[in-house]
Amino acid sequence: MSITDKQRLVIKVGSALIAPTNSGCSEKYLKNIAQFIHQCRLNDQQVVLVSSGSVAAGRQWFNDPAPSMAIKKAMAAAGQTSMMAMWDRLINLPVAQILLTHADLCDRERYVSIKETINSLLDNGIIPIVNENDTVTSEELKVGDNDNLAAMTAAAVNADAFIMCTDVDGLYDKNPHKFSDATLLKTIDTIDERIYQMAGGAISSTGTGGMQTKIEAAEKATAQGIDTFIVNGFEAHSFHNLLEGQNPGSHFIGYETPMEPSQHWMTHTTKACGEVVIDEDKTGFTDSNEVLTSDDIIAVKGEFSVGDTILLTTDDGTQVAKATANYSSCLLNYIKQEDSSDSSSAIQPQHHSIISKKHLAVLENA
Ligand SMILES: Nc1ncnc2c1ncn2[C@@H]1O[C@H](COP(=O)(O)OP(=O)(O)O)[C@@H](O)[C@H]1O
Ligand SMILES: N[C@@H](CCC(=O)OP(=O)(O)O)C(=O)O
Repeated sequence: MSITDKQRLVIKVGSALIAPTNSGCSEKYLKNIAQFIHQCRLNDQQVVLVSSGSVAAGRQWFNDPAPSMAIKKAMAAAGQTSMMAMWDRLINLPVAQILLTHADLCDRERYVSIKETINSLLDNGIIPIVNENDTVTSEELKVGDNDNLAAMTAAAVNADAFIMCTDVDGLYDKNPHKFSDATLLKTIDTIDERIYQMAGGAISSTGTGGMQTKIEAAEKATAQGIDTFIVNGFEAHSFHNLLEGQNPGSHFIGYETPMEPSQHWMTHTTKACGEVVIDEDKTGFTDSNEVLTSDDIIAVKGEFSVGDTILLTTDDGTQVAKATANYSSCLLNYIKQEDSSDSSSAIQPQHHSIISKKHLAVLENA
């Protein structure tokens, strides 16, 4: 399976390629990637770039060997502009900056807006350059690593191929930086526990997540039918091989029957803010016209608002589905405590569905 016949590509570039010395922004490896992007555009392919490296690029201006989270945010703010300036100069095509948080991607309205903006940029020959908005994110609001952020972006824009450029040739059966006998896996058609066990974390101080987050990202992208590659961004031949239709690293084959996009968004992008434990006898509601009402609730856990994603579970902990809440946790708790015969409340979800079925995602372990 080659990338040459793919219309829309998402390319993710890791920090080590932007800052090979751990600090500042270097064009050394970015030149090859910029040329590759340029060539893809000449071949009439559309490209979205997801670039890490703002923290590493900004580190040069801070005399701080062990930066706190607050200082890292400041590094990201300072480094983002020099990283963007570098791409702007090297790609030599119009570029646009898109900074996202997980909260943006989890909100359906903002998600659709992000999709539309990226589509408009691509339609006008502009290269969107995406990064996490590290300066404004907190633990709860961030994706935390650009591999998963890039996979969510690839799903949002319906990419045909997703390429993660990193500092090793691809996924090995064990970390090649620790084991000299590690073997490269060229093609992966199923991502299972065995694959996750091979993947370790990052060793370098610039990288986030290591292979672990790359496998998570590959799982997300392939579930939407997107062919995914991990390639060595240090090597010019990786990009020559890709342009010749070859696989220079590891290729994760996209699902033949991809998930429907809105179900994919609910499953792989949104984060559940709370949990509603429902009656075991009601789990069949997912494939029927039946609605879930407050009578079916056993417990409400966590705090959520109308429109937030919630997890539906049964008493034994089985995850049934992810869905959009039609009522807040506060109201559901209140209703649950009230005698169901007491109809004093103006809004009573006894007869109305407590969740919206529009973006409902049935979970596999149900
Ligand atoms: N099984 C494995 N195969 C390849 N690399 C691995 C594996 N397990 C852990 N790694 C580590 O993952 C690193 C790449 O991830 P990371 O440092 O986060 O890069 P990036 O900045 O490109 O996201 C490699 O340098 C390697 O140390
Ligand atoms: N958003 C951060 C990068 C986070 C990240 O995932 O880094 P990496 O593992 O190098 O892709 C930054 O711009 O520094």
